[in-house]
Amino acid sequence: MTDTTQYRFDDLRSACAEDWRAYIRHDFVAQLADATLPRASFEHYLKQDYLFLIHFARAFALAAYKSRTLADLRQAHEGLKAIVDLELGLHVDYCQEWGIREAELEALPEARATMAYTRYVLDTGHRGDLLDLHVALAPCVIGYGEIANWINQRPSTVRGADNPYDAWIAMYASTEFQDAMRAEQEWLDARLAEVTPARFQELVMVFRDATRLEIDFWAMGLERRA
Ligand SMILES: Cc1ncc(CO)c(N)n1
Repeated sequence: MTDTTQYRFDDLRSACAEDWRAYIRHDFVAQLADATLPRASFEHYLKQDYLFLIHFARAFALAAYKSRTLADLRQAHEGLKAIVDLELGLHVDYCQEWGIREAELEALPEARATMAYTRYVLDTGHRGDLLDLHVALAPCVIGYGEIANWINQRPSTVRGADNPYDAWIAMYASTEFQDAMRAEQEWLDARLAEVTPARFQELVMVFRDATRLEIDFWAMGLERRA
């Protein structure tokens, strides 16, 4: 029996094209790019994203635990370090610029959309293997890079000091983030090349669920849902 199907990350994205598009081009993103997003919506999003990032770091710790090879262990370790030492630090500083103090972040009640998304990723990782976990994380890592690129190629995007969200866009358009996005895509391409069609369909479900939970995260921010 020969099965020559070789899947790639692009196949996951195409299998969920409608949900993926709704996530990348969400109203929250378009309004952020046009500088019309209400500040209160952005602040609500920023606060919940602090909680998101803490669980995101835990997901990389779970990836370390799930690793079978030194290469995978190192990769999970690098991811965990990047979030704890870099991204969370930047996030706390950035929140400060928006008048949100660290003490307030620590005392935040978690919105249901934050809970749903982060716990879904962790549960998927516990239930499955390292590939399930990475597929559940792909909408975060790859999606935000793609969102920054989409924002930057829109003619109506407001740039520089006229857009209060300019630093946010710059962060996800940065070489560091774009490199992390490419590395994640390469890792997924290599692993997906080896899966069977039945396994690929399972992974499509995980990718679609995670993408839809990212959509809910934007809606939570936009509508300031608790
Ligand atoms: C909800 C969410 N998804 C993805 C990212 C990118 O790390 C983020 N900061 N927050």
